[in-house]
Amino acid sequence: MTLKLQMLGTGSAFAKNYYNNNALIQDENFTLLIDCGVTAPLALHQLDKTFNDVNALLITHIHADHVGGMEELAFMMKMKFNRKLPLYIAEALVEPIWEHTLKGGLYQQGHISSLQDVFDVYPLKPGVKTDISPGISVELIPTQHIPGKDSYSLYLNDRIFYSADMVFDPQLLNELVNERDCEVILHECQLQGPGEVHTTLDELLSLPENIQERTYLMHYSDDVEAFIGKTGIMEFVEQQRVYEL
Ligand SMILES: O=c1ccn([C@@H]2O[C@@H]3COP(=O)(O)O[C@H]3[C@H]2O)c(=O)[nH]1
Ligand SMILES: [Zn+2]
Ligand SMILES: [Zn+2]
Repeated sequence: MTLKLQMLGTGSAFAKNYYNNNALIQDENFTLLIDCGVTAPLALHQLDKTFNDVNALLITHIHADHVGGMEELAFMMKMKFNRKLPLYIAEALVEPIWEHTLKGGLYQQGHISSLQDVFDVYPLKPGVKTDISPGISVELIPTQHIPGKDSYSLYLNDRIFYSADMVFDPQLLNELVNERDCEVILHECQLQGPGEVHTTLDELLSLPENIQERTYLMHYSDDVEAFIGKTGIMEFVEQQRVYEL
């Protein structure tokens, strides 16, 4: 079964010409939002959508370009749409996302005192495949990003790899393609400078051709146009465009 992918944004954390790297994944009757950054409410609005058009939220890690829109989402769902959205998130992030990110804005005495008061929380175990809808499954793959910060890339429907922010991991990409029949790789891409906490374009260009041919680049900076034609056989994902995967 094919899935539809529409990126709300394809920008890096500090991009200004592109919205945050957040995605809508759709099967026939279900829309999953992957990450909900600061720009997600406006990016959805630009597509004539609201959070009420989303059936569930899946979070990769706690950085503002991935979770900064969750306070607005939670308030909108509670106050305007009167329902809780299912939230799929690694079990290790359940407590930190409430205590360190959301509690300050969402807490209301007698009304909201936990993550479960505003979301239907589904804690995910890394390495365990979970059905989110009849047509969408996810397995979390822990990947390295910032030392001491848990970050999880996604393996969707046993065939689509969606990188969280991560440092280059060629061994993982090799294993996914050559041993797990991965068909599509949506990978974050830092265009310039040393990777440090991200994967660089130069690193991705060092991958074997059979990996590059299925790799699409996202989470890029505002200078992306200078790199068109310099990505080998890999293509940039365009925000708002609908792709069939
Ligand atoms: O050790 C660090 C920590 C952070 N940063 C920047 O902060 C950003 C946070 O969001 P991001 O993960 O999309 O991208 C990160 C980088 O741009 C960095 O360059 N080095
Ligand atoms: Zn990011
Ligand atoms: Zn990050």
